[in-house]
Amino acid sequence: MIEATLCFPLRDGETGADPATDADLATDDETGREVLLIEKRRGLGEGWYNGPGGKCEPGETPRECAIRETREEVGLEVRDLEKAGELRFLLDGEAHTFCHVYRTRSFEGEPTASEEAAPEWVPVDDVPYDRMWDDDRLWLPGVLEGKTVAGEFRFEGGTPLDEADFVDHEMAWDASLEGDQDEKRSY
Ligand SMILES: COc1nc(N)nc2c1ncn2[C@H]1C[C@H](O)[C@@H](COP(=O)(O)OP(=O)(O)OP(=O)(O)O)O1
Repeated sequence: MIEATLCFPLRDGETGADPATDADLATDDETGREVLLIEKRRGLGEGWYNGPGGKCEPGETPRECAIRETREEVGLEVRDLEKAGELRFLLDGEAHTFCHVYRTRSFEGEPTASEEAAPEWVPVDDVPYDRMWDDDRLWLPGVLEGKTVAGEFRFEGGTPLDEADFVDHEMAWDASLEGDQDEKRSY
């Protein structure tokens, strides 16, 4: 089974309003948060949006993998990753990928495109689920709200995984994730 990671950097977004003239109109609703997504340029999920991430290398912890992949794909140095999910993807009844999901508000640098990924800050209320893996609309909204998820997602139709059909799933929120005792932060 492949062990992989996803990392979702979060920041406070722009209001879109001119603070000099529209200050009295600004509300909390207008100060939306944003998540850094990538448009995958090659490999599994090519052409779809996802978080930065990829396969773990031998000897590497998932957390180290998420940090490395985010650096390689978009040039961002992420820190203080909070474990947000553990997702098991099955293809035709066989374990295919175990994916560790992280989020963070702590990072340095400006997202920059690479051969593998084109980064984009997206309002958390406007995530393009119609251009993502079918399972994402089930678990990513909760992860972006600060919840913790454990899930199993079943695909059928043969390899590659990104051409198979998503058939069903089981999911538990506020799951305690193995091997991750990080302090919870407020998102
Ligand atoms: C099945 O549903 C999935 N949903 C989501 N959101 N993400 C998924 C799903 N299945 C796999 N993934 C993620 C896990 C990884 O982050 C990437 C795939 O990474 P890739 O195979 O491209 O791994 P890399 O190490 O970056 O690639 P190279 O071998 O080209 O270096 O998708």
